[in-house]
Amino acid sequence: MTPWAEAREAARELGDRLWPATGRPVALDRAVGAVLARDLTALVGVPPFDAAAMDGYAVAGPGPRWRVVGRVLAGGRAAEKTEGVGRAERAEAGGEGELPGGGAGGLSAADSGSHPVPGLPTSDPVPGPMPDPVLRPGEAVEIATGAPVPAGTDAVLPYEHATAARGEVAGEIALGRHVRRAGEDTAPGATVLPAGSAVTPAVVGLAASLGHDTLTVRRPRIAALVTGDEIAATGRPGAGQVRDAIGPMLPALAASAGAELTGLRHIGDGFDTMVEALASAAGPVDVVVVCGASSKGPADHLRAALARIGATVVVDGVSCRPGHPQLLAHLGTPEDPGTVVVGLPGNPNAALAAAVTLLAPLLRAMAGAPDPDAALPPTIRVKGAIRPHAHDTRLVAVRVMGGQAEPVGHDRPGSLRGPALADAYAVIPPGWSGPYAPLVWLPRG
Ligand SMILES: Nc1nc2c(c(=O)[nH]1)N[C@H]1C(S)=C(S)[C@@H](COP(=O)(O)OP(=O)(O)OC[C@H]3O[C@@H](n4cnc5c(N)ncnc54)[C@H](O)[C@@H]3O)O[C@H]1N2
Ligand code: MOO
Repeated sequence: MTPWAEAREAARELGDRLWPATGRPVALDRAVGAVLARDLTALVGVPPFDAAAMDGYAVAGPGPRWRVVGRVLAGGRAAEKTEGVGRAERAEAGGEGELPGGGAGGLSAADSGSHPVPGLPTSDPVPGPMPDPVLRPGEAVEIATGAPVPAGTDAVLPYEHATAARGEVAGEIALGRHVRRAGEDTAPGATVLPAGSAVTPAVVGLAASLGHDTLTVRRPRIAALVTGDEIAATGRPGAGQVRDAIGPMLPALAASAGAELTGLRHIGDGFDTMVEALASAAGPVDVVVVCGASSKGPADHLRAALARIGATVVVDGVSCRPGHPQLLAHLGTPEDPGTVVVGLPGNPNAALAAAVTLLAPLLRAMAGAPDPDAALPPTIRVKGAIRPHAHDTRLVAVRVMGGQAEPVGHDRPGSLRGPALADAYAVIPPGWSGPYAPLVWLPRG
């Protein structure tokens, strides 16, 4: 029997050794909350091309007047100017007036003399990337924020600072102003976040802007075997049957520790069944959770089956109540531990206690997930009388209110009623005389 705190430490230590195996690509919308297994690098630069930062005119040459020769929309849609010189002329009351800088005037919108930029289409807007137009000194194209600026662009003149009329636009520019240069925020190939970073919504958005569809995150995969001839998977249990109360907890228990339950199988009692189920579950996952069969009864084959398949048992029972028959083993070598097996006792509250003791610390270490208990004070006052166990740590379901913990009762090994009412387990060491004890939060999902 391993002491409770030591057992948790052993689980964490094993998880730390195993995490490199847990990196896997996950779709962006499922990656939030996980931790990056690899550095995040830019598949494309940001911006990916030279782009306008303002709606207005891309201009070539110092100005202060330019001939408007076309229009470019975001996405590279290029449109020949078909009416007037664009929005500035329509928006500005003075659009009909003389252009600053001694505008020539005289040209009507219809005969503005605009000519196609080389490569720019001359008919209606066409979809697709802009076919590499070049702006010559003295020319301008009307441009939308985010649209690729033509080669030769010296600046973008925002509508607000432009006066446009008769096919021309005028204004003051500073060289390079309002043009976002390709890669000026992030160069292609740059590392933008190190492995170990938490994936937040902003990280997911950033990854998308860098061209990623998936992120490689630390997300251990778990398969569960729920054992027992008497266990009913659904509905009201029949005579002599017990409804499975552990399987339904496992997806959330896994997720709250940064892992994913990928399969759950109900199996009957039987040594051969256990050996076959362990061997076939282990292949594709990082962790196999076995519920029940952990004790000393005639149908409790977990330890014998592990011995048969050559597993190494790391924690063989934990001196805590409930949950003492729980177990931690692995199927590989000390250098390469391979798939881990966690045995949760069949009594549901014992299974939950074991999940908090061995499973969650193991998974959090594998997933790089934070320990929710880290923010707790070292101990908290426990109200009421609790009888300590003679030699085991007791895990007592408590509600936490006003900085104190109050036992909720109903927390026998076979009952989840207490934990369902509770926020945490108070960790009561053998020989405890109160009133202060550490807490461990119950997973909340
Ligand atoms: N001679 C001894 N007997 C037992 C000991 C012991 O030290 N010596 N320990 C007891 C403790 S403590 C626990 S906890 C249980 C652990 O038993 P197992 O892990 O072998 O589980 P089972 O025997 O299959 O079942 C025990 C109990 O739990 C019910 N059960 C099982 N699975 C589920 C499930 N998925 N959902 C709901 N209930 C479940 C099962 O019907 C039994 O009532 O061993 C004690 N015995
Ligand atoms: O300790 Mo068992 O694990 O209490 O029901």
